[in-house]
Amino acid sequence: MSLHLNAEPGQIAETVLLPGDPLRAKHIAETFFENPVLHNTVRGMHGYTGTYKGQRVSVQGTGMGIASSMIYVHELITGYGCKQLIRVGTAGSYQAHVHVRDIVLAQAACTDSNINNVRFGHKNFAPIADFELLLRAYQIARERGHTTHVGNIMSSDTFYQDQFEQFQQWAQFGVLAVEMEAAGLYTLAAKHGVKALTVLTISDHLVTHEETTAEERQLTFNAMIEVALDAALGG
Ligand SMILES: O=P(O)(O)O[C@H]1O[C@H](CO)[C@@H](O)[C@H]1O
Ligand SMILES: O=c1cc[nH]c(=O)[nH]1
Repeated sequence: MSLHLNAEPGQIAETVLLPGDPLRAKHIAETFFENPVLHNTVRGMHGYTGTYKGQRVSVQGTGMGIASSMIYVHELITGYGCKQLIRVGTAGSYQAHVHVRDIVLAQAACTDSNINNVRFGHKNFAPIADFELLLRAYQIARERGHTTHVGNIMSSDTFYQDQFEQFQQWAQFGVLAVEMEAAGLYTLAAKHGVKALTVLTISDHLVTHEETTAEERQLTFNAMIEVALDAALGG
């Protein structure tokens, strides 16, 4: 047990998928896991453990933003010994060639959060993905014919920005998309010597304002989950 997770010791698998939305955790467990068991109910932030192709795996909602998600990542690593943490989330595209429904694998994550300014005394730390997880996810996604981009993303503390156009500077420097958690996940993975990856589906577009239907998003989302599970569990 930890402050925000009421799973029993040993109840959470070493590999954990991390969606922001706790109802997405429920969907993942019910759709992809064999024999899912609900292991967390604190704050309604659902977490489940089951098996996928015979291997133990968990999924835990993290809430939105670096602040919330780092609480769960910290407790999963230090309280339950989790070793592979894969965020599965939605993102807004910064680039005309990165379309809605595409998959983005976050090789690294910039941030406007202050977490690492505080930690490293205003020197920069570059939060990066685990290379082997990234490579496996890329190979699997390409084999399955999913349009997949690998590169830098932005983990922002704010969803609604006062100066919307500021994203263009990040876009000019090649940043592919914006979400709100990866930089915190990659920082804690580095601190504790565990593996992390962020797999994203583009849900909206800051340049072209493209949109998808809920049904389309669900289908593409399921593709992303299977890429994440097979990359983590060697499928
Ligand atoms: O779809 P999830 O995983 O929640 O991720 C994205 O969606 C939320 C914002 O709507 C933020 O958490 C952002 O990172
Ligand atoms: O953080 C996010 C997630 C999806 N789309 C966005 O524009 N931002």
